[in-house]
Amino acid sequence: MRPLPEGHTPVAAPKVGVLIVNLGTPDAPTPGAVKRYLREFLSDRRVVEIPPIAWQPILRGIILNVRPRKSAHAYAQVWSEEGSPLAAITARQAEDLQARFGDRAIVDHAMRYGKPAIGDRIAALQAAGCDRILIAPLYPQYCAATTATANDAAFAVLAKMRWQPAIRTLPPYFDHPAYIEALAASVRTGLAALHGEPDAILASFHGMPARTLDLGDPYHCHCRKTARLLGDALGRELHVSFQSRFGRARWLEPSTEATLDRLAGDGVRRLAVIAPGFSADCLETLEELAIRGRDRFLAAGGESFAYLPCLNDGAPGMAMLETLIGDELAGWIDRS
Ligand SMILES: C=CC1=C(C)c2cc3[nH]c(cc4nc(cc5[nH]c(cc1n2)c(C)c5CCC(=O)O)C(CCC(=O)O)=C4C)c(C)c3C=C
Ligand SMILES: [Fe+2]
Ligand SMILES: [Fe+2]
Repeated sequence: MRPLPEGHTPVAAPKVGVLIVNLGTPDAPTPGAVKRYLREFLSDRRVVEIPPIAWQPILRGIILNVRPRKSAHAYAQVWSEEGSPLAAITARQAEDLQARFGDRAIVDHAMRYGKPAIGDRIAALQAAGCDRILIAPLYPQYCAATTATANDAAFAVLAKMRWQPAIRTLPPYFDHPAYIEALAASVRTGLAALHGEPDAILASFHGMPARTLDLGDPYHCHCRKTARLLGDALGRELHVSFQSRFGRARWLEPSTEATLDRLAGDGVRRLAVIAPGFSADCLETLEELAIRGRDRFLAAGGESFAYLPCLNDGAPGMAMLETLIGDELAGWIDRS
């Protein structure tokens, strides 16, 4: 290498970190662990937009005394030897990405609520020498209650640093061709494994309070656009619904429960259900859709119900994340 002019010291090559972030999950399928998780999650003002003076008494006085037992029972039904499915799959996604990026980036994972904490993992990336970090919330559809709060948590950590790393955040990818194609490939594989074509496919997205749409959150539009593009790619219309209703406020319509009843009532006998808004299978897909959704559809007159898994750490989804993250690291890493 050509010697540097006098007075200049060589600068170490920049190290790039990638932190994939998902929602978080309890440490154990027990009422105590679920209570700790729900206390943190449901105290987030991005999630419940009621002033704390009104909300905290309801949360602490009612919800945290009733819900943990019920939710722990639900978690117990999907818990695996590796722990919570969401935690296990997110860890595997980070490992797979690390193998794909090799020594061009250090890939880690964190959870918005619980562990591994975003602050701890940013500190670990810095300790490993990363002075450029991509925060990648794995939510295809932007929502203030998910994407924004994950970024907020990262920025809150940075706000306390004297020497910050440079930061980029992964934009939502609800209409990215690589995402739509990965979903289409994974749905085609799922359908091919069934005995015969389903009469209908339902795309169930996590719900949100309806007022967030009026307030300008693009989540609803992002979900509808993903479903339209995926339907185009598959060459068939998808039904769309919103699941996981929480609380008494009006939520996005139509609800998944009502849609399962309606489809069965309209004569759909064989149904396939997908959850394109979840980058990893979790309580909401494995228990709410694959167990309770199935029971509901069959009770309403349906004959067969197939839940097709999320992209998880399968090849189509991981190749898609490699593309999206690689594009976002432009100028930071060598892509040749
Ligand atoms: C994928 C996007 C998600 C949005 C949008 C979202 C909004 C949202 N969620 C709640 C309340 C709960 N969600 C719960 C679980 C849960 N939610 C998401 C994703 C989104 N949530 C995931 C991936 C999970 C599963 C976590 C896991 O451990 O597997 C729960 C906890 C479970 C339960 O007790 O039912 C609650 C509560 C609100 C209020 C909200 C928006 C305002
Ligand atoms: Fe949720
Ligand atoms: Fe749920």
